[in-house]
Amino acid sequence: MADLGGRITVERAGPPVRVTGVTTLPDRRLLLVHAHPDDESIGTGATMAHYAATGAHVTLVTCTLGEEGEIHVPALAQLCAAEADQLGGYRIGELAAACAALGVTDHRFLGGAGRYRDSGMMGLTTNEHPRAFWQADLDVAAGYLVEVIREVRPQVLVTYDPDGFYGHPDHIQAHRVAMRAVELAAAEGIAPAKVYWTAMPRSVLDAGLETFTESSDNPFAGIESADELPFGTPDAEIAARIDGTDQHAAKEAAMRAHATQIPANSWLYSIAGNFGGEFMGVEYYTLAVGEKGPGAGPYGWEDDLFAGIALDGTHRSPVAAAGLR
Ligand SMILES: CC(=O)N[C@H]1[C@@H](O[C@@H]2[C@H](O)[C@H](O)[C@@H](O)[C@H](O)[C@H]2O)O[C@H](CO)[C@@H](O)[C@@H]1O
Ligand SMILES: [Zn+2]
Repeated sequence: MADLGGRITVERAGPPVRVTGVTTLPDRRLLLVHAHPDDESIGTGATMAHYAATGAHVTLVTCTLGEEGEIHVPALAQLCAAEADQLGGYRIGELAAACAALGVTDHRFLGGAGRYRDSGMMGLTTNEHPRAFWQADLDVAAGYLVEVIREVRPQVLVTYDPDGFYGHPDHIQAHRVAMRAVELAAAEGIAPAKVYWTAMPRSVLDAGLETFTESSDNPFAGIESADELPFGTPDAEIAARIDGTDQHAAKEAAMRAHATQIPANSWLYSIAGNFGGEFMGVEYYTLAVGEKGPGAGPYGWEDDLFAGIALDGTHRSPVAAAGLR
């Protein structure tokens, strides 16, 4: 690496990237890997807003543009994949608005915007699209993520469990790509110290089901037990409970930015209205890699994803010339 008066040329595998400077990143750096625009807000919005608001550097990598999504805004219905096929581009704007609501300024698409296409729900023919994320070469896709890890040097990475939380192919692939990238980064000695998977404790699901049975728009109608849901983790296997209740309004604003995906009258908002911060503002994780830090309660749940990590100070990160990321 040559420092030519602030302009640095970084040589590494592949074409050299012209770096125009160096930026200094805070001592806490969190990287989240999500499949579609909307997952970041629905699953980890309060966590992202909490860490952004408390001075950590939050980097979001989204693997697809969400081209195959539904459209809950009638005026935009013709953007769908079967007609104008412009939903992916439109969701870039929704995602930018959601990141602004969360206070997150570092967002990238894996391999660049449009590199990988939304695969659609499991078993659909869209899974076979040549650019479908479900068809991605694991090492190529993981290589894009390692580039972000090299630049940002996150101590904590968040993604989904092996089932992608609820079985969507892009979520399963995001898990596989993220975990492969952690392996490749470890070979370079730059792997995150801790890797968490998003989770929902069984006790929270049980409490939610009980509440829903009394509400008119029960989204879980006919479901008697949390065991019937395609997600849920025994409380004893949860490692962290992140309380971002002070950020629940930011999370709701970010979700509302994804208007094509989350209807304005969604049950998510009605339960938030009933429960406020506790529902919208608390998010849970299992720990897949690394040592659990100090915690509390019957299962020793951490209240900080950086718990137990010896922070190594700020990180001087090469800034790629515009458009080279
Ligand atoms: C939260 C999430 O992962 N959303 C994905 C998901 O959306 C589902 C899909 O539209 C399905 O047809 C609906 O019945 C379901 O309610 C939605 O959650 O899959 C989409 C297509 O891959 C994706 O664009 C969306 O972000
Ligand atoms: Zn998703």
